[in-house]
Amino acid sequence: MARSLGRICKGFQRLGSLSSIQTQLRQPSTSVSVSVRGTTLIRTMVQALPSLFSSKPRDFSLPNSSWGSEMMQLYEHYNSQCEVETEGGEKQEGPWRRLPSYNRLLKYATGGVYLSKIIQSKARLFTRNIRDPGAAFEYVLFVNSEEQKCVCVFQAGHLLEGPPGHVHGGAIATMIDTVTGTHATILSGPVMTANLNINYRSPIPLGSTVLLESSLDKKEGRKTFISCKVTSSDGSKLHTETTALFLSINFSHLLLGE
Ligand SMILES: CCCCC/C=C\C/C=C\C/C=C\C/C=C\CCCC(=O)SCCNC(=O)CCNC(=O)[C@H](O)C(C)(C)COP(=O)(O)OP(=O)(O)OC[C@H]1O[C@@H](n2cnc3c(N)ncnc32)[C@H](O)[C@@H]1OP(=O)(O)O
Repeated sequence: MARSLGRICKGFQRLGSLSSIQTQLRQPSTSVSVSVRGTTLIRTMVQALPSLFSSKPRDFSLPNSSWGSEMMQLYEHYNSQCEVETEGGEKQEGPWRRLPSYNRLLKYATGGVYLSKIIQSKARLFTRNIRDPGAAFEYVLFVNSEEQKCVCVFQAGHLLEGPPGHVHGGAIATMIDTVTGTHATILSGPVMTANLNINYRSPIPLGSTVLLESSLDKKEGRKTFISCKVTSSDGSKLHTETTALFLSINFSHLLLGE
């Protein structure tokens, strides 16, 4: 058992290295035009993301009937920049990529189906475990590899109440951790949150749509420093400001406690 877990862990570690992801998962039709090496790796990894997953899991980052007009407008705004048309009418990649989102990364990653059966088969991603559409966390992330930025459009449902009529601070922290954690993973491979420093500036009305924008501050060895701000959907009101520190980890530490 321990040996087979170890083998699976090694596979995940290989999966976690950017160069390995680039080699294993690049799709034959992928063309990468960016010349900076680091940017190329990140771009290729994001392009390859959908192929990390098996055929038909539900992708929660796609619109559903609960999404309001603000959520849809912002989704369309970024989604339309994922593919752009040249003057000659040809389609090519744009600056943004939509990240697919599943209720268990482990289960749908290559080889992970075995692991997900051994380790807590009922486990689900915290933000994707409420079935009622619109009741809790509705969100979609987009990544801009050249600018090393992520944005998340987030519609906060009625089950996330904290102060009456407003979103719970823990739910806001959850979304910030999700966005900055995903961003750090894209930039640095497997990481864990070591520090989240959150300043709550103004409350978020329940049911509203807000924008989370995350950017890389710096990388130092195993440390990835990210900043994130949460604003109203038109950017006019600042709700939350955050700095976050992520530390790179070996995936096996998480699974075997080695
Ligand atoms: C597999 C990849 C596939 C690719 C996927 C692609 C796309 C990504 C898609 C999805 C991503 C998935 C999910 C994203 C969603 C959510 C993200 C949630 C993330 C979390 O929700 S995660 C849970 C909460 N998180 C914890 O549960 C951590 C508990 N904790 C620990 O597990 C350890 O604590 C650890 C590992 C953090 C460090 O432990 P360690 O032993 O490795 O390192 P150590 O302590 O030696 O520190 C080394 C240097 O960091 C400095 N340092 C350490 N901690 C610091 C702190 N707090 N503040 C300031 N500096 C700090 C030291 O001072 C030293 O600095 P120096 O080297 O300069 O002396």
